[in-house]
Order: sequence, then structure tokens, then C-alpha cells
Amino acid sequence: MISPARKDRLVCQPKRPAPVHIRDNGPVNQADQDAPETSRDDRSPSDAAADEHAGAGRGSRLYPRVTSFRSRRGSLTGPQQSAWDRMWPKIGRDVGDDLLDTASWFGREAPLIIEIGSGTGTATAAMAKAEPHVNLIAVEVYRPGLAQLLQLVEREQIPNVRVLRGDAVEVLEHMVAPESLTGVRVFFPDPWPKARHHKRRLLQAPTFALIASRLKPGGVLHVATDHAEYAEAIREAGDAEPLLTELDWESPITHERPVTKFEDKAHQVGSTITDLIWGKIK
Ligand SMILES: C[S@@+](CC[C@H](N)C(=O)[O-])C[C@H]1O[C@@H](n2cnc3c(N)ncnc32)[C@H](O)[C@@H]1O
Repeated sequence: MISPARKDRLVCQPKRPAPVHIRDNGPVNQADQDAPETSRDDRSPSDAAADEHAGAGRGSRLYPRVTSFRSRRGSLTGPQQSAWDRMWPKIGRDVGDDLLDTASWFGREAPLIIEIGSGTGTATAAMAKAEPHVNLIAVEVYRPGLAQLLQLVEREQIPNVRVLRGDAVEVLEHMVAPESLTGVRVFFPDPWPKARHHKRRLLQAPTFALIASRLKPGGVLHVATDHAEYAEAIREAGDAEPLLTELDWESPITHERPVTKFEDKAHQVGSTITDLIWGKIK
């Protein structure tokens, strides 16, 4: 059941008022210099090295494929490499064909949330600390970003994060069982603003169908973007997915989220942030 009042609060639509989370400008973090810069132009969706993208080169599929990773800035600093060497064997893995056994990977049974495109992982770490009762998997193709998350996890001793390197669509298709996820979060997906590049966007109807199939009944998909036209396209695709609807029940996970590193930049240029939230029909 969709409550119109709640729908207006939860889903930002251009002609409707107040999206759920419009954040104040946060401080600009100099470490952004190290972050992937992927929005507002037609650059590739990340700086990840193609030869490090474990999911590249598979057969054709319906979903938008991440095809054009560049190797620009794909190498790690010394401290990042050290953290990688220590932490990757413990909490990292590459995309593959085997279903994840998350209870054994995390060492416990807990609600499972996947964050797609975790970037440098600052929001991932914050969410994991704020929600110690969930198992959180960060999926990212950008190795230096994953390395920064590994550094954070090690430094702050965060027990409930695991990292997966590769294309999130491949991860969802091959490694995640149907109806196994409590949540999927996609914060600031690359907008590919040029019309001829829209086909590269991650969040299109087939990806919504895939995400919906992996969510448990009652599971939640939370998307945020600073790109108004992409927000509208995302909303249309999400609203058209028959397994998803506006959230009108209590969820086991929070809908609050930390400001992400990319979002800091969006605030800097005065962009409006749109949060869109769907629940899988029970
Ligand atoms: C604009 S950045 C946002 C990063 C982070 N969520 C934030 O808000 O700071 C988008 C991120 O998604 C990653 N990405 C893009 N397509 C992806 C895919 N198919 N699978 C996994 N990560 C992807 C990029 O490498 C990039 O780090």
C-alpha cells in the first residue's frame, strides 16, 4: 500500500516538494583529490584499471555493462598497498561465479546490505559503524577506493564490512542469492550525462529488476544522486519495477545515511541531492 503523503516524503520528484535528505554543505575534504571523479562529464565511470576489473570480458547480457575503465590513477600509495596486503586476504574478494556464503565470510548471520559503487568508502565505514547489526558489502571497481576503505576498516577496527572488487551487476547476477538482501544502496552512481551515453547508466530497468530479485520481501533499495535528470530517469525506472514500491512499513535498516565523499563535491557546486527509496513488496 502506498501512502501518498509518505511517497512525497520518500521520493524526490521534480514537481513535488522536499526530498527526504537534502544536506547542508559539508566541509570539503582535501582527500577528494584521491577520489574518483566521474560525474558531470563523459569520463568513464571510474579510474579503475581494466586489467584489475575481475568482472570484465564476460559474455553479453541485458544489463548495462561497465566497459571503459581507464587505468588512470589506478595504482596505490605505499600505505594503501600495505593496507591492501594486510586486509584484502581477510575481507576482500574479486567478483566470481560462486554464490557468496556470507555467514561464513562475516562469521555471523545478520541482515545483509550491499553498497554499489562505494568509491573511497568513507560513507561505507560510517554506515557500518552506525549499523553494527548489519553485514555490509561494498562493491567497487576502483581499486584505490577499495584500498582507502581497507585502511579505514583496519584503522577503525570495523568488523562488519567486506569488500568485493568488480562490476556490481556481475556480483548481483552471480554471487548473490535471490531474496537474500535486506538492502541495496547506490549513492551517486555515475550519471553519464550525455544522451548518447545514457545506455551506460547503471540504474536502468533491467538493473532494477535484478536488484529487486535479490532483495528480500521488505528489503530496501536506497539511491541518491545529485543529477536531476538522472534522478528522474531513476525514479521512473524504479516506479515501473513491479516488485518495488514506496516504503510504508518498518524496515530493519535505517534510511539515514552519511554524506558521501562525492556528495561533498556536489554540495560545493550547490547541487540538489535527491534520495529515492523503494521497498520490495512483501
Ligand atoms: C560518482 S562515484 C560515487 C562514489 C561514492 N558512492 C560516493 O558517493 O562518494 C561512483 C562510483 O561507482 C563506481 N562504479 C561505477 N559503476 C560500477 C559498477 N558497475 N560496479 C561497481 N562500482 C561501480 C565507480 O568506480 C565510482 O567509484
